[in-house]
Order: sequence, then structure tokens, then C-alpha cells
Amino acid sequence: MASRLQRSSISPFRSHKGLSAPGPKLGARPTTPSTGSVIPTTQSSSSAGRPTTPSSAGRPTTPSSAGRPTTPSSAGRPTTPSSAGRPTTPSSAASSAVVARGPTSSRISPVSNATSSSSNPVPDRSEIPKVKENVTVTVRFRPLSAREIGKGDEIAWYADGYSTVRNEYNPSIAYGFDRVFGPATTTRHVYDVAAHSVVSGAMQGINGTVFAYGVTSSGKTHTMHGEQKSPGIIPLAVKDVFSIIQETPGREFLLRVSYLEIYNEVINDLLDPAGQNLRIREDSQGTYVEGIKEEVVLSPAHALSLIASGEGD
Ligand SMILES: Nc1ncnc2c1ncn2[C@@H]1O[C@H](COP(=O)(O)OP(=O)(O)OP(=O)(O)O)[C@@H](O)[C@H]1O
Repeated sequence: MASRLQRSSISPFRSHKGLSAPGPKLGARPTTPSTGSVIPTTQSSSSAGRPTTPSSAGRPTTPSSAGRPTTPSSAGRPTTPSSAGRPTTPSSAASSAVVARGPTSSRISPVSNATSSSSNPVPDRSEIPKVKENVTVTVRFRPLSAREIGKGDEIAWYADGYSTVRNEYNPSIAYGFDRVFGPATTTRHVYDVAAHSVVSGAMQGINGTVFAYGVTSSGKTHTMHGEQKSPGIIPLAVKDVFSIIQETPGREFLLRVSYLEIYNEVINDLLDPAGQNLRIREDSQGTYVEGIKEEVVLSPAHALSLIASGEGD
């Protein structure tokens, strides 16, 4: 649902360094989804890549809406068809995680960058000069559900290697991303590759945002929230935050959680029913949502219970 998507688009946790502690000041204000910044990207290890079961032509499922924010020069040309061949495991719509981090001074819209570049095939990544990226975009394909298989749905796009999404029916159509995960990839792996560095960066004072977007049922909630057996990016991030705190005894941290949704351009506080139609403001410390409730949290369970309570509204 749209509201879900938007809920995921703002980091539900923020961290602050305690006043008495030395070191860089962590985000004192909530960042907005449009506040992105630089991250050198790319990871190379992944268990996921290409699908593995045969899939014949059928009804195309919706391709990922994600696109790698590219430099102008890198957009426009399709990637070279790969010899890797056709996908072989059912794989359906993709959810996409956009990761942004860096100084708050950057004003980049991960959404528009990602979306706009999705419609432009990009060149072979070996031709893209290695630059520090402000925003990284990864695509995660989910497997077809039993219902979709029952309906005769078949995949239209698949993960061809680690960074290419290729069309099943016309292999010359392909899009490049920072990373592409196939349907067998675990959320843990997605987290390790796409989000962990943002979390650890945040703990060092670099603002970061991780959010998922994609069509309905593409797997945003599965990826961001997960479930008991396979926790999502949010619980994994919260756990990491507290682990880092434990591993950093010489520093004092203060963690506060806010949780909001942006629905039809309106910002509502999910931790405070009275906080409706809130405004985004900017001051010398950065961008923040005026009047949003901030709860101090002392444990991962506490943080996650707040988020769960926000979901319940
Ligand atoms: N990687 C995956 N592996 C297995 N099942 C998945 C995966 N991703 C999503 N699913 C399943 O697909 C279904 C749709 O996923 P999910 O609810 O996360 O989509 P969504 O993008 O949040 O949808 P909406 O926008 O409608 O809220 C769910 O039943 C979910 O369990």
C-alpha cells in the first residue's frame, strides 16, 4: 500500500550522540526522503544472481520501477546482451532499495533519480567510470507466489549477474543498477550488501536513508519489516545500531525514534495520533519535521515495539 511504502521511506530510527561525548554530531533532525548524499557503493559478493528454473514467455510481470541514478553520460544505452541466458527460476516483480547517505547539505531526490533512470537503459557497467555515488539503487526480485504461478504469470525481467536487469523477451533490453538480487537472495544478504554501511555510517555521524519502493506486492514490506524467521532491513538495522553502541563503550549515544508516513503529500506522525499534517522545516541543523514525536529508546525491542505500534494505527 502506498502508506506502507511511504512509511518505509524515512528511516524510522535516528541516532544522536550524547552531549557529553566527543566526536561528530549525529543527525539532530530527521532527514527527509529527499535528503540524500554520497556513498561509494558496490559490493561484489552475492548468492543471488540469475534465476534458475525455466520460464517460458507469458504474461509479463511489472518490471522493477527502480533505476540506478546515473550520470547523464551513462544513461540511454542498453547494456550488452549477456550470454548468461534466460532466467530459470520464477521471479516476479522487484522491490528496490535506495540507499543514500552523506552530509545533509546534498539535496537529492532518490525517488525521482531512481525512477527517471529506470526508463533509460544504461551502458555496460565496465564503461561507467568509478565515481563516488550519492545514492545507490539495488533491485530485489521476489519469487512468483503460488497464486501467480497458478494464474500462469511468468517473469518478464530477471537478474542477469550482479548489476543488470534484463528483459526475458528481448535480451537486448537491460538496465544497470548498483546491485541486483535474484529471488533466492535472503533479506539478510540484501541488508549486508545494501544497508549495513549506511547504518554504520550513521553511527559515525553521516546521515543516511534507506527506503524501498516498488509496485504493490513487489515485496517492500517483506524486505523492510520481514518477519520473525527472516527479519527485514528495519529490525536488522536496529539490532546493528545497538550492537555498534555496545562495541563503542567510550562514547555516549542517545537514540530517538520517530515514525511517520507521507500519504498523498501529507505527513502524519505514526507515534502520535494528534500529529497530523506536519510540516517539513529547515534550520541550521538541517531538515526536520516540525512537531514530530521523538521517543528515546534504550533497546532494540523498545525501538521495534514503537514501530509496531505505529504500524497498528
Ligand atoms: N523475497 C521474497 N521471498 C518470498 N516471498 C516474498 C518476497 N518478497 C515478498 N514476498 C511475498 O510477496 C507478497 C507481497 O509482498 P509485500 O507485502 O512485502 O509487498 P508490498 O510491496 O509491501 O505490497 P504493498 O505495496 O501492497 O503493501 C507477500 O506475501 C510476501 O510475503
